Formats: sequence, C-alpha cells, structure tokens
Amino acid sequence: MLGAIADDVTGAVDLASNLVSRGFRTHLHFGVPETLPPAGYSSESADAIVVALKSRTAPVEDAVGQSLASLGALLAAGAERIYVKYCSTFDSTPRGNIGPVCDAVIERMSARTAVVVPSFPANGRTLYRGHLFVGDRLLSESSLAHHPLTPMTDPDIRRVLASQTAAQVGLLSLETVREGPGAVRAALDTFDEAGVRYVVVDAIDDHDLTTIATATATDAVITGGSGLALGMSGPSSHASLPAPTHLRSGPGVVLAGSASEATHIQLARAAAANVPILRLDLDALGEGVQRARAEAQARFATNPESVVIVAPAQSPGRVEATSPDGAARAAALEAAFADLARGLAGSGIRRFIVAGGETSGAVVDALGAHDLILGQTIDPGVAWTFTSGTGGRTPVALALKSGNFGGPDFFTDAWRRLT
Ligand SMILES: Nc1ncnc2c1ncn2[C@@H]1O[C@H](COP(=O)(O)OP(=O)(O)OP(=O)(O)O)[C@@H](O)[C@H]1O
Ligand SMILES: O=C(O)[C@@H](O)C(=O)CO
Repeated sequence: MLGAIADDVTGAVDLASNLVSRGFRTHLHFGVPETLPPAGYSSESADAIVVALKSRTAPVEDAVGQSLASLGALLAAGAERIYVKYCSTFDSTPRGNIGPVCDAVIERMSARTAVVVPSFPANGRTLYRGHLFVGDRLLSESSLAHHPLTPMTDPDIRRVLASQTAAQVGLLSLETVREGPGAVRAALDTFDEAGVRYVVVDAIDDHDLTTIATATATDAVITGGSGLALGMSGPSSHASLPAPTHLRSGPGVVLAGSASEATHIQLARAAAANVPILRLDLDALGEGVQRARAEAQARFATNPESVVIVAPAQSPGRVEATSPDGAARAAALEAAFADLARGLAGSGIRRFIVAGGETSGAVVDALGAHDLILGQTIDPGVAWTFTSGTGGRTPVALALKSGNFGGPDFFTDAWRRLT
C-alpha cells in the first residue's frame, strides 16, 4: 500500500484523484489520523491512503510533528512506501515546510535519496534545468510570485529546496530522463553513493513522469506534486466509485472563497451563463450568511435542480494574509463559508463545490467530513468526493478545487460529472 502525506486539503484531493485515475483505490483522510484505517474501512480495500494536512504554512515544528504523526498512522495501517505531496508550484516559505518535512520523513523511513518532482504538465507545471514553469512563464514571473503567504520569487527549485534543508540537493536533467528508467535509476544510485539526499528531476510531459515513476517504483520515499502519480500504475481497473444515487441530481452550491485568478475567471463565466452569484459583504458577514442561506433556499424551492454560487462581495485584490488585519479578514471569510456550508447541509443540501484550499479546509471541518471516497475526475487534479455516510449520516458530495485548477466553465460543468 502507498501512504501519502499532503500539505493541504485540495492538494490531497489533487493527488487522490490522480492516483484513482491510475488504478489505485484511494482513501482520503483529513487531519492527523489517530489510527488508520478508520471505522468502516479496511486496509485490504485501499491501494493508497492520502492524509490531508493543513501544514503548508504552519510553523515548521508543527508541520513536521503533524507529518510524522501521520507517517506513524500510515505505517501502522500497512503503508510500504510514502509519497510526500507538496504544491506543484512548490509553495513554501524560506524556512519550509517542504525541506524540513521531507527530511523528517526520509530519516524516519531510513531512506536515502528521494526524487523531487513538482511537474504537473496537464496543469501547465513543467520543470526544465531545475527551473519551474507555470504555463509559459517562469514560476517567479507567474501570479504565484505574489502569493500572500508563500510568494515564489525564485524558479530554481534546487536553490529553493537547498534554502530549506542542510542536505545536499542535485539535479537530474531531462536528457537523462529521456534515456529511460534504467538511466534514471543509475543516475539516482550515483547520487545516493555521493550522499546527495534530494534529486530534483526535470519533467516536461507525462511520459517523463512515467519514466521517473518507473525508475523509483521501489523507493521508500518519493516527493512531488500530484503529477508523479500520473506515471504510476495501481492494481485496480475500477478505482473510482459511482456517486450514490441521491447525489446525482438536486440543488448545488458553489462556495467560492478562493482568491486565485482561475476561480475569478470561473466566476465570470458562470455569471455570463446566468448562474446566480450571492455576494457576502466582508463588513457584514453574519448578516450575509443569513441572507445567502435564505436566498439559496428560496431558489431551490422553486427550482430543485438549480445551482447558486456564493462569493465575497469585495474583490480580493491582493489578500494581505500576512498582515494581522488581512489574516483576520481571510479567517472571518473562511468561518462564514463554514457556517453557510453547515447551515445548508443542515437543511438538506447535499452537493457542494468549494473553491480554494483554505476555504475547503474550513468547509470540510464544518461538515465533519474527515473521510472521503473518490468519485469521478472533473478536471486534472479535481474530482468529486463523497462522505462515507457511516453512523447513519447521509453522504454529501464535495468537489474541493484548488484555486488555480479547473477549466473556465468548472462551476457549470462539474455537476455533469457527478454520476
Ligand atoms: N475578497 C477577499 N477579501 C479578503 N479575503 C479573501 C477574499 N477572498 C478570499 N479571501 C480569503 O483568501 C484566502 C484564499 O485562500 P484559499 O486557499 O481558500 O484559496 P486560493 O487563494 O485559491 O488558494 P489555493 O491555491 O491554495 O487553493 C481564504 O482565507 C479566503 O477567506
Ligand atoms: O499541486 C498543486 O498545484 C495543488 O494540489 C496544490 O497543492 C495547490 O495548492
């Protein structure tokens, strides 16, 4: 069994959906697990377990502590290999947490060399000569350079990682990758003999990912974005589960708390398609939540198949989450989305799309959705998930979308994949 530790909620869904698409029956758990597998689930029925943490911007010691606790639970559940999942844009601060978490996992696993593979070509993330590109731009020239919490101003992933770890960091070039898995394995062994712990590996298409995954198929620890999973092969031919019948139709709610560019394009497209967008005024959030809930329910009463979107009234501009005021506003907005999700679910709404990693974390907590089952993929890195419905609770469908993921018509088209 493969065990994975992801540093944010939507990143975990991203990895889980790629694993499912490659034939891994995948179980997703939110938060540090006390024990795995949880009630109602047996390790025999999972080829992979992904643990979703909120550790990307946590203090380093917390991130390492949460990751090691999760590693312990994964090993106890029978995991033989560990995949450390971070963002495909290597989102981190100069202190970490990618380097310290990977160091801790490698040491606990008594592993030696581990690959570092952020590439996810299907979403425009490619690595060449150790430099990370987002679409046609270097990482440092993309919108990620202005991320409020983890501004990525250096595209050289060797240098970024080296600033977060005392271990040596090497580079395996695209030329070697193109020579095939044997050449990659030989190069990794040479790095290992030289005491190099991390090997950043170039990859610009899915075939490169297959080569790297094949070369590292028996490595105890692999690290990357979710793209590396697309090169792996799981044992199951039908790894994704169909949606429970009651989730295939009915009202749907989009909770768009993401400040990302892609989400704003998706909002504009949905507005152009006449999907109602209910706005939450950041200066009157309590009132906004009540009003949005009442308005959504009134619309669903007249049209039970309709969709409403809830989004902030004010444009995020650059959410200054690092300033105390910005952080407080962001947290208040997350809490408002969480309240709304709890209220709507309490009145019978069962189909939700949530945009944004932090927003998704807040909603998952509010719904008590700690264990999710993977359904259909919607777009690269986004899939429908279902709460398990144990303890007599009715399953809920959740599509947890990383801010920058999904096609322009995601908010109108995703529902069709809920089958
Ligand atoms: N207009 C706004 N004003 C202030 N805060 C906002 C605004 N819009 C969104 N936010 C806050 O910004 C944060 C956005 O982070 P979130 O992770 O949900 O989405 P994202 O920006 O798309 O990031 P990711 O790529 O990780 O998914 C949340 O805390 C949200 O509450
Ligand atoms: O890897 C990615 O890009 C996503 O899964 C993610 O983690 C975005 O925050």
